[in-house]
Amino acid sequence: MAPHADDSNGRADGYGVGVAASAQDLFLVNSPNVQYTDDTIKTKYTYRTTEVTQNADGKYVAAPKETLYDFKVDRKIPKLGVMLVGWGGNNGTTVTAGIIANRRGLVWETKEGKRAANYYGSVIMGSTTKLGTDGKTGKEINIPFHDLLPMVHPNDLVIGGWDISGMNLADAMDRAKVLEPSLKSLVRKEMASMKPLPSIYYPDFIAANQEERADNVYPGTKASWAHVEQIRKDIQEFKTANGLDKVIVQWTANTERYADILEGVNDTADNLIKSIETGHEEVSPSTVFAVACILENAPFINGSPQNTFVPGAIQLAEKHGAFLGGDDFKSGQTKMKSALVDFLINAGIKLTSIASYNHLGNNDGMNLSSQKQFRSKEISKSNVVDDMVAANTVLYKEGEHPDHTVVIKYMPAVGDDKRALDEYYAEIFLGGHQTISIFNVCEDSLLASPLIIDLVLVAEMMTRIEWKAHSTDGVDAKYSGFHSVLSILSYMLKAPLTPPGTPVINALAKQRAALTNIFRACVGLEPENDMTLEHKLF
Ligand SMILES: NC(=O)c1ccc[n+]([C@@H]2O[C@H](COP(=O)([O-])OP(=O)(O)OC[C@H]3O[C@@H](n4cnc5c(N)ncnc54)[C@H](O)[C@@H]3O)[C@@H](O)[C@H]2O)c1
Ligand SMILES: O=P([O-])([O-])O[C@@H]1[C@@H](O)[C@H](O)[C@@H](O)[C@H](O)[C@@H]1O
Repeated sequence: MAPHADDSNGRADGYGVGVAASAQDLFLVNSPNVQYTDDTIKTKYTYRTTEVTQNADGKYVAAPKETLYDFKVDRKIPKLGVMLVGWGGNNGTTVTAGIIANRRGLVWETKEGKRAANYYGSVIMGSTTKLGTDGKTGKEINIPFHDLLPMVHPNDLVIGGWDISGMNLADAMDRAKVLEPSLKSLVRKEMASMKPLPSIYYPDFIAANQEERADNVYPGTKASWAHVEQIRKDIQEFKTANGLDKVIVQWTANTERYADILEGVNDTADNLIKSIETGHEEVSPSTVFAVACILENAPFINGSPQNTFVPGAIQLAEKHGAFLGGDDFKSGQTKMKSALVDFLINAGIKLTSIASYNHLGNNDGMNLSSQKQFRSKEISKSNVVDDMVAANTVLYKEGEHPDHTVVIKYMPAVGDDKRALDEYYAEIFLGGHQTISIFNVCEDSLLASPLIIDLVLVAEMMTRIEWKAHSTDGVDAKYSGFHSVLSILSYMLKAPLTPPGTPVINALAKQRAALTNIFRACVGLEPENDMTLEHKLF
């Protein structure tokens, strides 16, 4: 740890002006509510909200509410491993090549000239966040999002994983047809040395057209406890072999059909375990992976739309204090939708119809050409507007919502360069209409790969953040982690998983604000509110 100045004015509790900070920190917070030590950042945080009640006349009564929390951040950046389920797929090979290219600072030729490795499309590595305003000039000071908290750098990630296809990562990268040959040639040798572990394959859960690639599978075509134990062993061995402190597992394998939620089968943790032990047909490979990760205390993130996290899986995670995140990377068409619909509805424009077409020609598209797998995707792509519509009772009556259709067509010719065609149709002033038509060529894997990185970095950061209610009576409560379901990951996901009974927020701006302001709270900073009164009241 770099030497640091510690001028905390010798306060007994260590909180105070001018604090110990390490050279790695881009900034330090000068506050009586923030304490830096070599290992932790501790903050006393006042969470300010507005509580609304209704009086006898039915009138809303809004009252400011303050809740005091203590946050503690572990500053020690771990050696982190990422294990991808579906490692040999388009996303898996692309994100692996991307991290190698960034780690080695690669530059390669393209028809438009030289290109250098970057992390564009990653909110953590490619965007900035407002720290505050310059005390003298009033100028906004923005810092790289990655510097808000002591986060892992993606260049340091150790990558591994599983695939039902045994192809090495170099050949799988060729099969994916995502990257320029000039870049592939620079990473080929390293990628060729990478081979996915065998995986569990239950044919009924993914399209039959995937069978031909399933040459790297563990025995058994339905759930078994041996599968759970095998996956746990794989994680343990990966961790030991690479000298890792932690492992995060992410599903970027094919979209599965939905599993039926059945009482006595997957409705509780105990029933789910029993169902796996007895080989129940309704337990999917992704749920088996989730159970193994929960028991191994490896955060598990679902990048696909299926309902991996059946109630029993969530209950098991809560029981073990393990972290889950999902569902379905929000990469192109839906990310645009969650921003555009937020803008239109919050501008008082009455959206009445959304038509979303997808033409894609990659293996994902081939899997989604099967109705049951498409249905999983249709659900995650369709529900993304619900919260924004429900919040605007001026435009929409109870239960009223825009027509919304989602079509996905497998068009092999376009490969990974998915075409997203959208039409937004809205009512405007005095019976007018607005029609917005978008043609969006999304290079699917180049848009999804940075999200895989963001999900890993944020999920890992959350394993180093603890909280407790601030005690005012001297009785010190114990620190604990955030709820097992990491809804803070919502910005990267189409169908955000939230703790049972809590609301789902899909509006992109709100999701980013939640991520930003929770991280700000962990270093004792107020939420960003953009009021800039300092520029209005003078
Ligand atoms: N923009 C995007 O690419 C994007 C956005 C959102 C969601 N997704 C989802 O991410 C997933 C991966 O997308 P992709 O384009 O990489 O697909 P892909 O088909 O190229 O890769 C999926 C990989 O998973 C493997 N696989 C299937 N079942 C498996 C199992 N049980 N265990 C281990 N491996 C298994 C397949 O062999 C394949 O290599 C899909 O479910 C897709 O819907 C992708
Ligand atoms: O671009 P987006 O809507 O976020 O998400 C994509 C879909 O449009 C596409 O149909 C599907 O193949 C990809 O897996 C991804 O889900």
